[in-house]
Amino acid sequence: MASSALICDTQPWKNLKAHVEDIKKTHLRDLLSDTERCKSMMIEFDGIVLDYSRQQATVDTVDKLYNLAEAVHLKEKIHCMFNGERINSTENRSVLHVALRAARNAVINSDGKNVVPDVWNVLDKIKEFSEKVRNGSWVGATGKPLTNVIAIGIGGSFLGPLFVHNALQTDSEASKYAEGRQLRFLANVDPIDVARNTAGLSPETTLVVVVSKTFTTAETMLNACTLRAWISKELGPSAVAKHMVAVSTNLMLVEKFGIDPNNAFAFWDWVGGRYSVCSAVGVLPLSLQYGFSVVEKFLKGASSIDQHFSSASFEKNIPVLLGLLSVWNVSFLGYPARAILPYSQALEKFAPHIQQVSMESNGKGVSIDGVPLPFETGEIDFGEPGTNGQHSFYQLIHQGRVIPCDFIGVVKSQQPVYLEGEVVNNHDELMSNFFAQPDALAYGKTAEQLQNENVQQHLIPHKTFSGNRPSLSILLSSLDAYKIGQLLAIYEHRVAVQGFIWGINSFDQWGVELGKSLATQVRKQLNASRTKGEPVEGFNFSTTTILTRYLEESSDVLANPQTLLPRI
Ligand SMILES: O=P(O)(O)OC[C@H]1O[C@H](O)[C@H](O)[C@@H](O)[C@@H]1O
Repeated sequence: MASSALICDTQPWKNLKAHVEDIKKTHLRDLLSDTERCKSMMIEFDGIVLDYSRQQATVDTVDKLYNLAEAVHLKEKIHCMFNGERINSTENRSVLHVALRAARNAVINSDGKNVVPDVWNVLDKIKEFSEKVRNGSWVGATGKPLTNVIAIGIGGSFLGPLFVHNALQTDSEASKYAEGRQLRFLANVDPIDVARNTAGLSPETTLVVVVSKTFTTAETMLNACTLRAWISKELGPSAVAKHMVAVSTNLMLVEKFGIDPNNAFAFWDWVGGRYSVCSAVGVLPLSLQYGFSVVEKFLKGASSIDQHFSSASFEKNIPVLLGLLSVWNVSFLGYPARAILPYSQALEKFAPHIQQVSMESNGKGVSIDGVPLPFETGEIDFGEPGTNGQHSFYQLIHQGRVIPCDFIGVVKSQQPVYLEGEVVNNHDELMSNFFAQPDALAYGKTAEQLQNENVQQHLIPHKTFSGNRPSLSILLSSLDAYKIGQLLAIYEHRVAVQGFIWGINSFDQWGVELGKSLATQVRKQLNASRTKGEPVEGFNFSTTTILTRYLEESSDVLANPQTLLPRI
């Protein structure tokens, strides 16, 4: 396939389009009765089982998807990514988040330079710094140990670290290392988020980590200024040096902000924001909370999947299969959404993180060469841990729209509990649902079954489940730092596979720019109206009216703020 050709013009794509009719004729109920088929749709790697037998797919479908992968030279594309080629062409950057978790002796080149030693220099620096903070040899301005960390950052500089922190919180090993420490995340520019994240903390015992790839993101910079003022109000401006550190690719701006570059932890432009949790973005706050050794295990887990992804054949390759199946669901079966449903409360923030990784990567309208796409890319990702979601939005998934689901389960709970006298423990209870839901979706319940159960006639339509609703199940042997790293990398690479197949650039995000520049215009107007009383001008009727009302009604609140921080 020539680089500028669209995937939808290839024969493998057309073959899959033609194949849809065949698949729609077969109910999942029948597909699941074919044991040989099901056997071939269950693969395993390093403590992770993937069962995709509840996809609306046959062995033939999967073969056709492999042909699609061949048509886009998927193997070569993966190879180019791992070899530091500038596959993010609109930003002229390589995409090397895999280098962030490579072994110390690995060689991964970007522009002819091995980047792994730079990665490990920063990791070593994080290890040293986090140990000093944790063992009390780095103390605050008044000599007190810094037991609390507030990580300021948004988007990719927030969601990944938050997910991993949440997942580690109840891991028995990681939580031991976190005793007596707190890690909080300040993302939103909303002053409420500042209030909530500083509540109960004293600047004396708090270390603030400003995390921003660009060090220009408006929300993060304002929050950084606010917390700098919070520290300096109580401890004086000189305390900032002991209480604020930074993670960024832009060390010049870090210094300009007033943070000593020695206390800055670098990463590089070949790390996309949403792919940055394995850089200092995640490694620093997480090492401060759990110690570097725990975070190293997380990196090793991600690296195990990197090796699997780059070397396993497509038939055994978990991220490749997941990516191909998502393309099948979106582009051929026409399902626009995907639910991510971990049956583990520790994975509470997994769906929000993957939502960004996936939707910011693959929600694109043109090919990598700028050609408008005649098909949709990306999907609407959302999710909640089971069983909570079952009592919320599953109704729609069972009887309303068809939404392919990812069920993620864990064999060994992080926190097993057993009620005396009960045979089924609490984790078994949770997992009963993990096993039941995919079958409920696949098989449904027919009117005939309901009649046999003597259900009242008028209720039969309401109690009928059409079934034939696709899902896949991922079973993890446990949920420790290593497994969390694996899970992260599986989803990162799945998203890349989808982008490679669709022929888009999954590594840029121009779609977030327009709103940002319009906000600048509004900010200017607010400033002019508040300081010089200038009327609202240059906006449409709707914005002018509502903005004017906002200015009028907020003037008294702003005249008497709850907290006034010094400008420093
Ligand atoms: O890390 P930063 O430069 O502060 O960027 C934070 C976030 O903001 C941007 O708008 C992008 O949409 C995200 O991909 C990015 O992660």
